Amino acid sequence: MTAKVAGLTVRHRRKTALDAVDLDLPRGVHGLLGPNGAGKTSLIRVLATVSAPDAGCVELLGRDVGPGADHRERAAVRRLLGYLPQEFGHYPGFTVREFVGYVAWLKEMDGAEVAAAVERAVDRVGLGDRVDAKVKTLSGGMVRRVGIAQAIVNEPELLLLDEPTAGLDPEQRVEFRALLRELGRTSTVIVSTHLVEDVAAACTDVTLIEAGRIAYRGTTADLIELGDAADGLGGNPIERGYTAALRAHRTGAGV
Ligand SMILES: Nc1ncnc2c1ncn2[C@@H]1O[C@H](COP(=O)(O)OP(=O)(O)OP(=O)(O)O)[C@@H](O)[C@H]1O
Repeated sequence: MTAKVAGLTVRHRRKTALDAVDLDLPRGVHGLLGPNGAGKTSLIRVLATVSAPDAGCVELLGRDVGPGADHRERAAVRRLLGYLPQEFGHYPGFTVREFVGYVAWLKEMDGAEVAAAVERAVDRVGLGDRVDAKVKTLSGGMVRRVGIAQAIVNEPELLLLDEPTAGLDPEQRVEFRALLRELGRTSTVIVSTHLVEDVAAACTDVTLIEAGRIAYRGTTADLIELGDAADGLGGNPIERGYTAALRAHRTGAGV
């Protein structure tokens, strides 16, 4: 398994954001869904090795990076990771090329490979013609795509994307979902999103989180089937599946 957590608990002061979560995620594109405040960002931040859990085991790409792990293990994993945070900090005065190149440097990529890797990542997000534009001159959706480019510049084995489609227009979202499917063939991609359409179009399976616990796990097709079987709920099949799975979890019925 590429990303595995067991008994993962994260607290923010007295608030328990994740409550003893167990999860095994192999290669593929995994959608993380859940209401606001469910714990999606808390999970992604632990997987990105940005925050340390309060309890539990974390194994990424076969290395133990949980509490008490050797910092060299964490450093080794970070080189193979790509991460787009929800709030993506960038340097407005940098050009796209400079910024993505800077991230490649932070990831300790081989200097001889950086220039080509930057061009490839920027091309893949459809910004090839803006590679020498300053980030501050780009639209919000374009900046988001720069964020995706910096996350994939090292061709990560584990790619973590927190709300990657926020701010993208419909055409860009469609293109981005195709890119996700392509990336999922060779890496483990974990995408947090509020858009069930992202999941329907790009994810092999879905993990639904609510109040720090796993409310549902299944393939995207399973969730759609659940929606097909649900009566009296609005929306399209996957939206209905989402609602049905959440309600079953809340009433303790399970699905
Ligand atoms: N720095 C913090 N300090 C205090 N509470 C926090 C902090 N970060 C998150 N929380 C709380 O932890 C819980 C989980 O938050 P998290 O951001 O992981 O959820 P989320 O599923 O990503 O939410 P959203 O969909 O709104 O982005 C929420 O109740 C949130 O208010």
